[in-house]
Amino acid sequence: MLGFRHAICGLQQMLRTERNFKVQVVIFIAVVICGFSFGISAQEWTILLLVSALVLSLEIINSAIEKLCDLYSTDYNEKIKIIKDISAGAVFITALFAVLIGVIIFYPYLKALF
Ligand SMILES: Nc1ncnc2c1ncn2[C@@H]1O[C@H](COP(=O)(O)OP(=O)(O)OP(=O)(O)O)[C@@H](O)[C@H]1O
Repeated sequence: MLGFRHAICGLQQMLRTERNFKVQVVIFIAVVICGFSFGISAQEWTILLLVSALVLSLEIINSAIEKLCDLYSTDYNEKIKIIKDISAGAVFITALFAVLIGVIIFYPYLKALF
C-alpha cells in the first residue's frame, strides 16, 4: 500500500508543478463528459481510456526524464537537449494520435447533432 501512497504523491506533484499535465487532465475530464453526454459504446470507452492513460503516463515519464536531466546539469548541454527533445517527441506522437482517435470517435456523434 505504501507504493500506492508514493504514486499519489507523484501525481499531486505533477498537478502542482506541471502545466502541460494539468491541461491534459482538464482535456481528459472534458472527454469523459463528452463520452457520457453522447452515450458512446463500451468499445469506444475502452479505446478512449487506453489512449488517455497513454498520453497522461507518457507526460509523467517525460517530466521524470526532464527532472533527471536537470539533476545532472541545468547548463546548456547538447546531449541533454537531444534527450529532452526525444522525450517530448514521444508525448507529441501519442497526443497527436489521441486527437485523431478523438475525432474518429466523436465525429459521427457530432455530425448526428446537426
Ligand atoms: N540543459 C539543457 N540543455 C540544452 N537544451 C535544453 C536544456 N534544458 C532544456 N532544453 C531545451 O528546452 C526544451 C524544453 O525543456 P524544459 O526542461 O524546459 O521542459 P518543459 O518546459 O517542461 O517543456 P516540455 O515538457 O513542454 O517539453 C527541451 O526540449 C530542450 O530542447
